[in-house]
Amino acid sequence: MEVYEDLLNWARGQDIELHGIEPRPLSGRGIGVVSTKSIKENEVLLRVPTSALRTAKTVCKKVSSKLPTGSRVHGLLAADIILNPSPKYKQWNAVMPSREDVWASLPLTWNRRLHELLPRSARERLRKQETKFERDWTAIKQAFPDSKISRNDYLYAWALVNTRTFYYELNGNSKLHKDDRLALQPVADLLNHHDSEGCKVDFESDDCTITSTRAYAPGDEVYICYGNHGNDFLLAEYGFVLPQNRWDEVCLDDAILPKLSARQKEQLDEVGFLGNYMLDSNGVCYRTQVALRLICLPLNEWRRFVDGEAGAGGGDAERQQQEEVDRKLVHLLRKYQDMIRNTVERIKDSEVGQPCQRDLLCLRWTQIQSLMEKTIEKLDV
Ligand SMILES: C[S@@+](CC[C@H](N)C(=O)[O-])C[C@H]1O[C@@H](n2cnc3c(N)ncnc32)[C@H](O)[C@@H]1O
Repeated sequence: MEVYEDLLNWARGQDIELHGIEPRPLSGRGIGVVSTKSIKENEVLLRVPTSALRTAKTVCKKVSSKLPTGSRVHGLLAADIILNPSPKYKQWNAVMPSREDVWASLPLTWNRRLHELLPRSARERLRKQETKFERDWTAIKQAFPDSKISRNDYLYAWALVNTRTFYYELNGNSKLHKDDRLALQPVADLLNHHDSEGCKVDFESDDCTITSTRAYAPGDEVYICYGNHGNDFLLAEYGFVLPQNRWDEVCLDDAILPKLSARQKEQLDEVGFLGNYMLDSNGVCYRTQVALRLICLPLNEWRRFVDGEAGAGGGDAERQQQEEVDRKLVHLLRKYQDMIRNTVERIKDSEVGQPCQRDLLCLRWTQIQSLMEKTIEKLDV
């Protein structure tokens, strides 16, 4: 297709090298990168010179000079995209997802009534994003009071930066705030995410290289890994979930916190174990074990567990306590599953937002249900 050819011609002009890969539209994933030949492990597939990156340093002076000193690079890059539509980036911009695509998938752009129907971890991430976005948008309005840029124009650019920047660590930028070591990277920003078979990404002072970590047959999709993220994170930050995700986890706070008295919450807070109760494919985390023990064991037994003394006596007593804790967990998970079923019904009955947004929400809740079901089966109490 013409846009891809234009992008590749433009990329060559920027000294970007592609070896045995090309961008291609892929069902349900926008554009992705596929191999055009057999590739072996440890081959450099893409080289992007540092000069082709968009960073805080490349933001047009007319834009950056008006924004407060100390503005974060995320806000600056978004401002540059929307306020400095330089022809320099025409071919790159032409392959960015459309506003409709971004609006369909990214919760930050959804109707707020749908936000309430997100799982807790995704909702909490979203709150943080909203705070950052509002801070950046306020700065733009103040710096460019006469600009015709609307909130949604800026939100679109901000969302592109959110979903497409690379985090990079170099000697030259080690003094920068962690949030400012971000760069937009042409062609590399077309690589989709995989939880376990991503290519190696290396930033050096001259370039960034993407190297295969396994063999590929022609036509295989080539991925990178955006990080060890669960699906709530991916949903909130990138607008998609993986069908299988080894890093997936569920926050059980909505199942456990309501079962704690005010006094029990204080006690957990005193020892640093209030909230953030997580479940993954290996079971519940230690924090959850602590909270469940407070609910179902005598206080002195709970204290022994928190102080690391439980187990000294060993044997049957320990096993019985663990069984009691597991029974409690299964009971709470079942109750939480009922709540989830209600949430899914509410989403299905709702006409808020777009059908694809509601489908994505339902899919996520279904994944959570199945992770909990597997845990219940494993506990077998
Ligand atoms: C860095 S871009 C990757 C290129 C993107 N697919 C495009 O069309 O430009 C990140 C976005 O790609 C999509 N994406 C990445 N990995 C995905 C995956 N495994 N499944 C579905 N969508 C994915 C999400 O929309 C995400 O916000």
